[in-house]
Formats: sequence, C-alpha cells, structure tokens
Amino acid sequence: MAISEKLNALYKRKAIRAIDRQFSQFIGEQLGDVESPMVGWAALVSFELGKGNVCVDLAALDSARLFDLMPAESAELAILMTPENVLALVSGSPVVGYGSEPTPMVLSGSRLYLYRYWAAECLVTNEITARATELPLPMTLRGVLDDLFLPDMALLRQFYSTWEDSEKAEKLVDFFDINDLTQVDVDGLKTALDFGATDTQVLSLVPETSRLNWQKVAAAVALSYRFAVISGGPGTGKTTTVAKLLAAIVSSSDKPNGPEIKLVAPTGKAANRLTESIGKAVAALPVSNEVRDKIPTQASTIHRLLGAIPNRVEFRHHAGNRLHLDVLVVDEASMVDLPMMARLLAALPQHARVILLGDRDQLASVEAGAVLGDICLHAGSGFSADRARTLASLTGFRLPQEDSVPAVSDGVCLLRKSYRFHAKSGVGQLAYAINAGETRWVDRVLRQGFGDIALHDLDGDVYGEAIAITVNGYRNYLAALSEGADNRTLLRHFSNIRLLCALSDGPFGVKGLNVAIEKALAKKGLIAPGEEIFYPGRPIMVAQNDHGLGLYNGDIGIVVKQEEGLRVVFEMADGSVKAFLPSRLPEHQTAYAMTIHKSQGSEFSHTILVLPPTPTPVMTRELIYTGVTRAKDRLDVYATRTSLARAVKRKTQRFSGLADALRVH
Ligand SMILES: Nc1ncnc2c1ncn2[C@@H]1O[C@H](COP(=O)(O)OP(=O)(O)OP(=O)(O)O)[C@@H](O)[C@H]1O
Repeated sequence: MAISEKLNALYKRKAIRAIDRQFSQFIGEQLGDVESPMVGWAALVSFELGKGNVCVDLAALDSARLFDLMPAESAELAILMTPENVLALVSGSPVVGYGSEPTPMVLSGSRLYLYRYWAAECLVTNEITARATELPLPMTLRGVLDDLFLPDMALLRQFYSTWEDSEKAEKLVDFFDINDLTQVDVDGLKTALDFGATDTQVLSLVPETSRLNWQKVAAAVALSYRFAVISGGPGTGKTTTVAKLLAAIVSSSDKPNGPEIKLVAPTGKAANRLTESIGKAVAALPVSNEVRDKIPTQASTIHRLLGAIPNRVEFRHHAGNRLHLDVLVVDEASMVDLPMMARLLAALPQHARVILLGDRDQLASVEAGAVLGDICLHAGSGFSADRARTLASLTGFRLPQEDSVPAVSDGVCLLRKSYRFHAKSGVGQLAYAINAGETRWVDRVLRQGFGDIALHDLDGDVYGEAIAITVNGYRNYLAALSEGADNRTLLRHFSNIRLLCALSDGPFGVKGLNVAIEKALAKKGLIAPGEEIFYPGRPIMVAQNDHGLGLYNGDIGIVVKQEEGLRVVFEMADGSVKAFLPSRLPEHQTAYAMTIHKSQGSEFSHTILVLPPTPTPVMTRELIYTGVTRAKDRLDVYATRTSLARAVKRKTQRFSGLADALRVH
C-alpha cells in the first residue's frame, strides 16, 4: 500500500484527524511527490500536535508505535516512512528548514516542528530568558516583607487553646514553619504561650533563621526577578501570597499612582474565581488603604487583555502594539498553551514583570504544550548561590542552595503546604499520594476511613448510585430555581456540586452521564424537559469562544425563565451576570456532568468523579490529580481500584523543546 492510501485509511477509521491528512497532502503537493516518506512524517508531526506534543523528537521515536498503532500496523508504515533514515531524509527535504526562513516544518536538533510552533517556542524561550534576571531592590523591602508575612499570632492563640497538650509541639513547629529545631526551644515556646507571653516575646523565641516559610520565599522570588512562577497545589496560598507580593510591589514603587498591574486567567471562570479570591485576600492585607487601593482586584481573561477582535484570530495587542502594563499576573497558568503564551509574552512591554501562578502537577493545556510544567521542570529544592543570598537578605531565612541551577529556575518557587486541606483531610492526602505516583499509598488513603472521601468500587454495579448521588446533590440548586432565587444565587448553588468524568463518549462519558442524570432528574420531577432542548434549570457549557458575546469555551450558564421568555444566564469575566437568548449561544452542551479537562480552573464543594472501568490512554496521573483536587469538601470516586491504580502510574509526557531550551540559557 502507498503512503497516501495508508493515511487515507487511517483517516477513514478516525485513527488520525482530517487536518493531519490535509497537512500531509499539502506537503506531498509542495514536494511534487504525494508518496514521499516526508508525507508520512508531516502527518505524524500534525498527529502528535493533536495529542499536545509540540514536536516529534526523531531521536526518541518509537517506530513500533507510529501514530499509536499496534506494532504490526506500525511496521507496515515504517517500511514506507523509513525511520532508520529519518534524520537524513528530513534534514535534506525542501519542506524542512532551520527557522532562518519560513518553511512548513523546522528541524531543531532532532526535533521536528511545524513552523508556527517552533516560532512560538523560540519566542517563549527568548521572552522568558530575557526576563530571568534579578531586579534592583530598595533596602526597605525586607521590612515590608517581614510585616506582610508576620505569623498570624491571633490565629495561633485561637487554635492553641483547642490543641491537645501532646500535639502542641508538633503543631507549633508546623505553624511557625520551623525547619531547624536546634535553634528553637519548643518547650520554652509552649511555656511562653501557656503563661500569656506577649506576641513579641513569643516571636523572639522563633528566630527567622530557624524558619522557612515558602510563601514569603515565593514573594521574595517574584519581587526580585522579572519572570517568576509560583506553583502549588490547591489551597497552598498562591492567591494570598500574590496579594502580599503586589502590596510589596506597590509599596516599593516610585510611580505616584502605583505600577500598572493586570490580573488575567485563561478562562472566564478562572478569571471570576481570581477576582473573588484576590478581592478577599487584598481586603485582609495588613496594609494602609493607600497601598490597598492601588492593588487591582478585577481579573480578566487573557483574550480580553490582548483585545480579541470578533471573527479574527489576531489580537489588538501584539509585538507591534504592546500592552501598557508594568506587572502581569497570570493565574491557572497550567492551562495556557504554547501559542497563547507566545502571544501574551510578545505583547508585553520589555520592562514588564511576569508572575505565573498555577499547579505544575495538573493536566497540561488542552492545546499543544505544557509551558508551566516545562518551566518548572528543573526547579528543585534549591537556588543558585547568588539567588539564595538575595532571597536570604529579603526573608531572613536560610535557603537551600544547589549547583548549576538554570537562570529560569531561580525565578520558580514551589509552595508545599496546603492551608485549605487540613493535614488529616482525605482529599489532601489522596492528592499527595496520587502526585507521588504511589498506588499503595493511594489505596491506603482510600481504605483509611476519612470522612470526606469515599471510593465506590465499580466492580459492584454502582453506576446507578453515582447518578442517584448526583441527582441528590442538585436538589438544592433546583429547589432554589423553583423558589425563584436570583440568577447569581442560582449560579452559586449550581457550582456547589459536579459530576466529573474522564471521557466524552460512552456510558462513562460526559454524554451518557448527562442523559442519565437528566432522565433521573425528570423522573423525580425536579426538572421538566418535555420535548424542549432548553428548559428552566438546564445547565449549559459553552464549547467555543465567542469574543463578541464575551462567552468562552468552558463557561457555564443556566437556563432560566424570565418575563420575556427563556434566557441563559452566565457570570461574566467582570463578575456581572448577563442573560443571553438561547438562539444566540455559540456551540454548547448540557453540563450536569463535565469532563475533568473542562473542570480545570473550577472547584466544587462536592465532586463526584466517575472513571471508566476499562483502561483508556486518557486516564493519567495528571487527570486523576486534577479531578480529585476540584473537591473542596467532599469527594466520591466511582472507579475500580485497578483502573485507578493504572492511571496513577501513567504520568503524561508531552514532547517539546522548551524545557531543554530554558535549561541551557
Ligand atoms: N499563611 C497562611 N496562614 C493561614 N491561612 C492561609 C495562609 N495562606 C493561605 N491561607 C488560607 O488558605 C486558603 C487558601 O489560600 P489561597 O486561596 O491563597 O490558595 P490558592 O493556592 O490560591 O488556592 P487555589 O488552589 O484555590 O487557587 C484561604 O482560605 C487562605 O486564607
């Protein structure tokens, strides 16, 4: 069989995408040889891009699994594509260049890219490395940071009286983040608290050199570097830290109105959450109103900041028309794909500081790249000697040092302690165990009898139970709807609970589960869908960006009955609630159940996670971790132990050249 015929056959049975075949055909036409082995390599680069891989590393090819085919079929293709000669073939091809002039594909070392992705990767590398340098700092900053990160003694005293005597020592060490016990007399500390010592007296017993509070370190890292990343799991205090960091930036700015600070997130939902949480964190800051008033609390989407133009792919702001800002904070940065990160960085003025917030262990962006993960890859437990000195002078802590730390890693700080999940909470423990890839630990946590998590083993048929528990969870929301609650309250109620799944299709996929939940709700008389697609209470998820309407892929709305008729109400990125005619909505779907991918950037008090019993390649450690960490108070997992264990073992690897490029700079 010829290569074009083989690719057609793969396309027909949906083993490759239409765009993969089209790109390969285009390459065939450019070469004047539709059966050239290059046609196969072009299809492969495009195919891998569809899986999120920015490039194909020709030196690390698994030629027994080309296009993820089984070995026998892959071997047939290998005869046509000649992987043994691929480097010579690719480097001599007129459709492949080295980036100096536009060619459809680019070879960089042994990595083969589509030109656009290679260019995006170079841009991101250059913009980051140009900013991976220390900033000059005013001497007063140490005092500002000390004040902002002073241990909350009122909180300590409140807890202290409730602690058992036997646990006080351990809890004090944790509260003060003491990491060098040789410097602290913990019994003396207890006695001081027991006998009513003042805050100053208590604090004098815990010198800064004995402590290591990573939030303060993170603020110092971002204060002193033009490109910084603060990565941490849920509730580790990213927002709290960034609020304090912004207060320090504002306090040290010599601009009369303060620096121009912008807060963005990749989706409307995430922007809303950031607006809400940063608002609370800024309100609680121990700073003057003069400082507080200069810290923005309104976040927008990246699209909005860049100035999306309806029906156009370009934005108003780009390298030729840069944004006016001094500090950019990007929340949920793990969701930002490589092309979007390139656009964002290209549009920044050169002097601008960038602070990325996110969780490097979460699922990578839906589109290609794993920018946050790549940036954090080489960040370990220490800083270069010079950086450790700067950070020590800013925080008073002793910081771990490492040899040969790449410049970019000196701007990365990992937050390790969760303030939301009690150390004894099941969700927190489960998230740790999953991240560690330790299946036995995962199993132990699930069997330990935590009150906030339960595994319902699908070996017994508990599918119906998953539906029933979800239906029950939506009762409050639907009761509020029938009582005529206002739209904002309804949206809040709806966001308290969600069923999350791994797949789109099949009974365990989002479509099957939505139908099952809808039927069960109707049977209980909680909704009345009748013949209508739109009925009051139907939750809707937008599946396509519509810049004109300000609705974005993943935004969730609810159908409500208003005087004028049925409308779908959404909370917009600016926090307002807006109603749309159902007929005006972009592509959308029902949202009682949603995929874990789409749930990124959201959290629900009660999360119900339904995973298919049969193995599928989408079930990865990052997927399970992301699903589990959406739960704020309660998590019900419906899965088999084997499928869960297999997923926890499967860590995703996305191919790109970014981590390597950042390491060598
Ligand atoms: N140092 C701290 N001491 C006590 N409580 C803290 C501290 N830092 C954060 N918190 C509390 O922990 C909770 C989570 O903090 P925050 O929202 O800043 O975390 P986050 O990492 O931004 O969370 P998310 O994963 O939701 O984005 C908040 O209630 C916050 O007040």
